[in-house]
Amino acid sequence: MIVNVVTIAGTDPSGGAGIQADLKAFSANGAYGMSVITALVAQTTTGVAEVREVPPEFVTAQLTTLLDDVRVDAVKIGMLANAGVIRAVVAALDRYAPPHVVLDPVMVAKSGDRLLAPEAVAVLRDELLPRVDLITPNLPEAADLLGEREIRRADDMPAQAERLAELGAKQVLLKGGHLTGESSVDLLSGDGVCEFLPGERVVTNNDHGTGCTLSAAIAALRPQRPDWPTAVREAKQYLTAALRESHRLDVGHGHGPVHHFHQWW
Ligand SMILES: Nc1ncnc2c1ncn2[C@@H]1O[C@H](COP(=O)(O)OP(=O)(O)OP(=O)(O)O)[C@@H](O)[C@H]1O
Ligand SMILES: Cc1ncc(COP(=O)(O)O)c(N)n1
Repeated sequence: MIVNVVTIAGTDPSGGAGIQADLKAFSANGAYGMSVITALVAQTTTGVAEVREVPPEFVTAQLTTLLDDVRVDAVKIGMLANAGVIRAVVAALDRYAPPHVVLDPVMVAKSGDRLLAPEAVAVLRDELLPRVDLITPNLPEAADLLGEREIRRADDMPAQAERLAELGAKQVLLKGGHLTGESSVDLLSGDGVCEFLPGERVVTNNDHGTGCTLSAAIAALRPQRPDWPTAVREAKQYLTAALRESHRLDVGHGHGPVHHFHQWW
């Protein structure tokens, strides 16, 4: 049976990040994809022009309509925009208790534009984070959640993942894409095990939506694999392959998208 996976996130008309990237990653990783939209974002490879946030009541309406009808095997949460939307998602998680919830705590786009209101960071940390199974912050997001300075060395990642776990996250995937070096290393920590996930650093300008793609691939794979480490390792391999294939695309003038190709799996 094909697994059903839903993304709760914002949009990207250029198809590189957000809902559009998530749905492609779901399909490419063997899942049936569905979506609940939290914000309409006028953005492309060069940046964000405008954001229209969906009213929290309508996020609730999308979630309840969907979850009353469809069996959901995993959830990926991305851009949430504000505290009202976060609380609408928290209420739905409490009511329906879906399995395998992955939170990509999206705060700022690659272009530097804010996608989460600064005052909503505490709500995300205190109310949503303890209710999810895996969080996937990049290094600036991890620092923001902990109220710390951003770390700059892979050696500091295990201790930081430990501090994130203390906030209530069951599994932490700390993404090291913002470090420099030949490898783009991430760290998975949970269930008393801490594992560095090395990955070839692909030289490309097509790196828009890498975090969205990774968390969506993890959500698609988790119900199809025996545990989190297996799903996360495979999703990282998928992302590296999608980055490697991104040179085949000609989309926009800024940070282009990765290529979600179905032959991979
Ligand atoms: N050039 C690259 N080559 C290979 N892997 C990369 C590269 N850049 C980022 N990654 C990987 O992409 C994933 C996302 O990492 P990153 O730390 O950039 O997250 P992010 O900032 O949330 O991404 P984004 O905001 O672009 O969606 C990680 O697995 C990271 O290791
Ligand atoms: C709707 C949405 N969600 C997430 C991102 C982050 O992706 P990136 O950091 O690559 O801009 C984005 N730009 N838009």
